[in-house]
Amino acid sequence: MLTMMNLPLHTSVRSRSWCCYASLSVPQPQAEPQLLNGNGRATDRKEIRLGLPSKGRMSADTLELLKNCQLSVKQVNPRQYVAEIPLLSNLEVWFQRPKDIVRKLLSGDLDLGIVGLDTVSEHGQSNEDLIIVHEALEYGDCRLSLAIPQYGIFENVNSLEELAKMPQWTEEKPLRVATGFTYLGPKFMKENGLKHVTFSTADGALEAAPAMGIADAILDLVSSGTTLRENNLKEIKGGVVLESQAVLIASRKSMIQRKGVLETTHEMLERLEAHLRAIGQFTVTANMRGSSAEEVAERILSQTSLSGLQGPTISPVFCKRDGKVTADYYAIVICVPKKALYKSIQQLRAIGGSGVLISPLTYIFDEETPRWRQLLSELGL
Ligand SMILES: Nc1ncnc2c1ncn2[C@@H]1O[C@H](COP(=O)(O)OP(=O)(O)OP(=O)(O)O)[C@@H](O)[C@H]1O
Ligand SMILES: O=P(O)(O)OC[C@H]1O[C@H](OP(=O)(O)OP(=O)(O)O)[C@H](O)[C@@H]1O
Ligand SMILES: [Mg+2]
Repeated sequence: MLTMMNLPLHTSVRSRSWCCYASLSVPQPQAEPQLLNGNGRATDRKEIRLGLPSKGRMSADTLELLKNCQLSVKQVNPRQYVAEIPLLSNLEVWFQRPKDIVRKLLSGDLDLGIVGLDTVSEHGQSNEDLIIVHEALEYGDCRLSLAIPQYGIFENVNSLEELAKMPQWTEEKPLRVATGFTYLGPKFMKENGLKHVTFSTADGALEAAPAMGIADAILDLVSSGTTLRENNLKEIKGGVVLESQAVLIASRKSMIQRKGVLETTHEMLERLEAHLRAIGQFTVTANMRGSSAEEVAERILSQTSLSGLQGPTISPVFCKRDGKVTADYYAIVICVPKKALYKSIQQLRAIGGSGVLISPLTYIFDEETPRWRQLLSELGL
């Protein structure tokens, strides 16, 4: 059952416009409608539930990331909204729209989720129960940005400050903003002192609103900026509300109260961090003649691109010569970032390296995941 939020503002269903005439200040951001799931109580379940984006640009990248962490999702049929991660036995995967993942984390119907930070901010509304476990999964990059026409009265307006100072915006004729972010929008305008603002919303293609005469500006997600340019719109200095990328989020209540959620969160966090740290890193192994491991190490560390993560691993290569086992060669292993790869090969050869083998890294596990300690302290554990 959906209980509509009790809007303290005039709402006309016909135009789906949400008009507020803010005389003294932009109206208080409205709480997300209290959606009641089923009978309004989180079901008494044993399984741990992970919400993943069901379609669109976030879905494929999310599944790819999990696969690279050996957490492949086994989905029988793309239209089936429940799946599993064989490696995590007690976990169910539920495919949902990003905004519904946030809503179901708040209602207790999901324990963990992967969505964009913009969705967490807009639909989570700083709710204490939502914890960002990993804030930078390195995909889904975009920014929530205010944009105005490049032409007309806005031609020489290039900053939020200049927009705010325009004499056109009055109580009778406020600045009209079209956005899908009806919580973050008013909050941003209020925080930046824009008083005479009214918001309208639509489900998409917001960039058409100014040209249609429906709005003066839009507040929407921007990645490449193509859609803005193609619709003669421009971003303005100080107009970025937030930078967004995919994040791993969890319900505080679930991690504290539901058996196994904290452990599962820990394993996912370990894998995600170690994988993300390994992206773009290669292990380089080579053979080198030398009189001792220290002498070989001296030669390697004299090169700029051969220091590795901590330093080279050097192991003696034993062979039998004239009936005696000796170590004339040394095998070296170093970790090299992609951008320094070719240079490192050249430098290895220059100091006598041969048989240089390169392999991409899957994980780099540090002593401990830096975010894990932070999560435990956030949970008061
Ligand atoms: N250029 C972009 N436009 C929209 N979303 C983007 C963009 N780049 C990255 N994203 C991320 O993708 C998410 C939206 O994903 P997607 O469009 O698949 O979901 P959705 O449920 O269809 O969202 P919506 O219905 O609001 O469009 C955004 O919340 C954001 O985190
Ligand atoms: O900066 P760009 O790379 O051009 O991307 C930005 C556009 O992408 C999203 O729209 P989407 O494609 O989701 O369509 P919609 O607006 O109909 O939701 C967003 O709402 C912008 O319109
Ligand atoms: Mg759009």
